[in-house]
Amino acid sequence: MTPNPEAYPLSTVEINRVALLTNPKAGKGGASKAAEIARHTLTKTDVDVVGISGSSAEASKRLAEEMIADPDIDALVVCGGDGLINLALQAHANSGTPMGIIPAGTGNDTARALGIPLDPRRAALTVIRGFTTTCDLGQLTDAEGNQRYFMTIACAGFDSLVSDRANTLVWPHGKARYNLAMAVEFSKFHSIPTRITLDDSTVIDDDVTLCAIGNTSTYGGGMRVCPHADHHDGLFDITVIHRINRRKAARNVSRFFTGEFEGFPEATIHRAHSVEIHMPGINVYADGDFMFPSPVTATVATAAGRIIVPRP
Ligand SMILES: Nc1ncnc2c1ncn2[C@@H]1O[C@H](COP(=O)(O)OP(=O)(O)OP(=O)(O)O)[C@@H](O)[C@H]1O
Repeated sequence: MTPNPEAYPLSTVEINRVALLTNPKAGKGGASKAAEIARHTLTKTDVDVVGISGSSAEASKRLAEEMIADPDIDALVVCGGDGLINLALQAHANSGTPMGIIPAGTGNDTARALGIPLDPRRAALTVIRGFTTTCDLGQLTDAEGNQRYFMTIACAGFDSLVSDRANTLVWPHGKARYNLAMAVEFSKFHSIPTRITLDDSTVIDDDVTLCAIGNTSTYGGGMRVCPHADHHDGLFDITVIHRINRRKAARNVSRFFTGEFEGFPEATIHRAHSVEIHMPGINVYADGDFMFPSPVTATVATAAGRIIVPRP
């Protein structure tokens, strides 16, 4: 969908000085190389680059806050995966400071959603051109009132059990760790008694395998779990996979990757500006990272993001 320019303003900013925040751990260590290519491309066109990298996730978050507060920085450019973008979003949301992205993670679902080139040189050229779009973000609130923004998809259920499991494994690394966690959790595949409340008062009280709240359409490196989600419409697309037989889930796993599960009686898709999930004992993840234990409320933060993207 083409965004309505009044609700989602477009603009071009002059890029003279950027902060380049790199997560050295992203993309199995490949982010440092991507950052070097981006820095070279930026400096070649006389863009002044302030290179920063935290010693931990928390330190990176603080650096992002400092750079966004600095009036001499034209854009905060993040070089890493969706997790690093999520860290930076906490300072970026509603700040008006443009965010550039050099994709260097394993999944890069934010970059895919925004049409940002996955090649670091081309992504840096996009930053130099300074064309920005505003876009929706998701905002999660837990039972204690703690809040976190997200860009792509917040999920609870089978996928968050797989992430919990992957986080307990010290071996293997990368995608293999995730695949092993998936195999372990699949052997214990079950649905969870859940209550989902939408802002139009619809209540879904059912055994649920998975609930994905999409600001954008994919997670896990292109899995189209919320196939029609649009970050320019002020609404989430919420995919609920109700109780499903393990054999049927295994037979159709490729359809969950391609988004071709519509028409399955076990799958329903809803649209809402705000949604509350109660899934007892289950953690909620977003942008690939742990956010909060359930219950959480997710609300669309309309046009709260301002991202540098290729000119359409
Ligand atoms: N120094 C650091 N700076 C930023 N993040 C860090 C740092 N050390 C560890 N992390 C953690 O690494 C997590 C994953 O990083 P990131 O998403 O950038 O890479 P990835 O996991 O390879 O990519 P993807 O999320 O696309 O799979 C972040 O969410 C963050 O919590």
